[in-house]
This record gives sequence, C-alpha cells and structure tokens, in this order.
Amino acid sequence: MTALLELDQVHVVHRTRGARLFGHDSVYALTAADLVLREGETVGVVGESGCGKSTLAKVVVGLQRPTGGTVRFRGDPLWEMDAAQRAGRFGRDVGMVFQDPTTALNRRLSVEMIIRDPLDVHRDGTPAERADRVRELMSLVGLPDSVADAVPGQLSGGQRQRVAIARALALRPALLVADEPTSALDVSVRAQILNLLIDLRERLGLAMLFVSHDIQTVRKMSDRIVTMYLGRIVEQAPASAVPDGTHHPYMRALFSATPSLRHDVEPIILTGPVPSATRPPSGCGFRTRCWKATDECAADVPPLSTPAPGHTYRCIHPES
Ligand SMILES: Nc1ncnc2c1ncn2[C@@H]1O[C@H](COP(=O)(O)OP(=O)(O)OP(=O)(O)O)[C@@H](O)[C@H]1O
Repeated sequence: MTALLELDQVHVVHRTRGARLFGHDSVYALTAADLVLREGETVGVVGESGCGKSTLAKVVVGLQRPTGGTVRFRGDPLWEMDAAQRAGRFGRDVGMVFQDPTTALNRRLSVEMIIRDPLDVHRDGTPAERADRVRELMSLVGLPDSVADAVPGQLSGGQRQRVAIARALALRPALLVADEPTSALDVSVRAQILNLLIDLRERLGLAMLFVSHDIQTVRKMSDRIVTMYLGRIVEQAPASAVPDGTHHPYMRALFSATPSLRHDVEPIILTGPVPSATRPPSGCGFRTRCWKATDECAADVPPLSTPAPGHTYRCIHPES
C-alpha cells in the first residue's frame, strides 16, 4: 500500500497565555510523532483524555501546524506548500468528522447548503452537477431527500452526524479523519453511525484515522492501533496483535481494563494522576504510573523497538 500521509518527528507545543508575572508555560501536546497512513488503511488512536489524540487528528487533517517535524502528503511536505496549494490538494483529499455534529454544523444553513458548501468553495462542477452530487451524497449516507431543506435543529443527532459525514465526503477524499464520531450520540444510534463508516470505507476505499476513547470500537474498526500517552505514541500494533501481542505496559493496562474484551485477565488498575503535559517526566512519560519502572526509565526516552513489520513500541521493560 502506498503512503498517503507521513508524519516524521512531528511536535506540537502550545504556549499558554498565563499571567505575565508567572511567565508562559509550554504544553507538549504532541512529541516526536512518527506515523504512516496508507491508502485504504484504518488506523485507530487510543489513550486517556489529554494524551494528544485530537492534536494528532488535527495535524493529520492540516488544521494544526506542527511546531516541528514534517507532514508529507503523497510525498510532498504539506507545510512547504503555499496556503492555496495546501487547500487545493489537501483540502480535497482529507475530510474530517468531528465529535459533536451539533456544534460542527452551521445551525442556520439547510442540509443541502451544508453538504454543498465544500463543492462551492472548491468550485467543483457546475451548479447542476453540485446539486446532483448533494443528492448522491445524501443517499450514500442514508439521508432521505425530504430533509434537504431542514436545518440541523430539526434533525436527530444521528441524522446530523450523517450530514457531517456527507459534507466530509463531498470532495471525494482519500482519507477521512473521525475524532470521537459517536461519543456525542445516543447509545442507540452509535452502532448505526459506526456501521455507516465501515460501509463507506469499503465502498469508497477510504483510508481512515479513527480517534476514540472506546477501545472495543477502535479494535473493531482498525487495521492498526496507535496508543498515545502524554503526547507520545508509545506503541503501534496491528489490531490482530491486540492485546496479547502488545508490549508497552500502558497499552496492556488500557486493554486489560476493558472487561468485556477480557474475561480471563485481571484488569491492571493504574494508580496516580496523569502527569501534566506542561511538565512531562524525564525519560519515559509513563514511568510515574508504571509497575515495572526502574531508575533507568527516568534517564532517556526509550528507543524504538520493532518486534515485527508495522509494530513498534518504546519501553525498556516490555511485557512479553
Ligand atoms: N490550544 C491549546 N492551548 C493549550 N493547550 C492545549 C491546546 N489544545 C490542546 N492543548 C493541550 O494539549 C494536550 C493534548 O490535548 P488533546 O486535545 O490533543 O488531547 P486528547 O487526547 O484529544 O484529549 P480528549 O480525549 O480529552 O479530547 C492537553 O494537555 C491539552 O490540554
């Protein structure tokens, strides 16, 4: 499979606007991220709140400019293109679905106008072709023609997310980034939206970056799973290797804590708070909560180990 998108040592550091007296703080939202997304592949991203999942998604979709490192799209460095080139190529080829369709959609516009907007912005086809494409997209995501003139407030949560998905697919992207696409929805419609995403991925040959707190869903959706902790990718593993074939203690803990996934193992309960992204610990960021940590773990960031092609982790005391 060809590399669609590559992140090479990507960093995102936010400077907080603290009181002048105390100076500014740096938040290390994403540190030294290396990631390859291939055509047609689904990569799931998991980790606790604040570990940098959304920052990674925003970098992948081009909404967040990295502080350091390179993002390449089909081999070309994204941030070396001028804004028009970036919007013309990347804006077309990467679509994004956000967590909450209620805030992601303009509540004053009709369904038809929302879905047509990217086609208008990119002057895609004639007005008649755009109208046809909107109907085609509505049918693709399972929206009846009768809602074309409705505004988001007149739709159910599930229908609103279908509108957001149709808009994200309007320009026929090669990659769809979905950041917690079901967490704001009623439990009863979550499965429908996930099944829709699976169906669209297969029908359109989409690559997908799927961010979720829900480990079982990520496992069901993904070819490969990326686990993040405190701004760093600590392990990337094929979904088929999860959980028994994974090595990072944090990844093991995360997956052991999903009771319906494992009936035969005791969940690993992590104690202690997640350290601050403003002052991450030296060496391995997980060491302050890790049951295997030694003094050595504080010295350096663990080197990258590659137990198999497509499987990497950073830990000097891995689970076997
Ligand atoms: N604009 C910003 N300014 C300052 N800090 C930020 C900004 N955006 C994100 N952060 C910080 O960067 C870190 C990573 O945030 P991010 O939203 O990527 O995490 P997340 O894993 O997606 O969390 P959640 O699951 O809660 O959405 C957090 O410490 C967050 O507080």
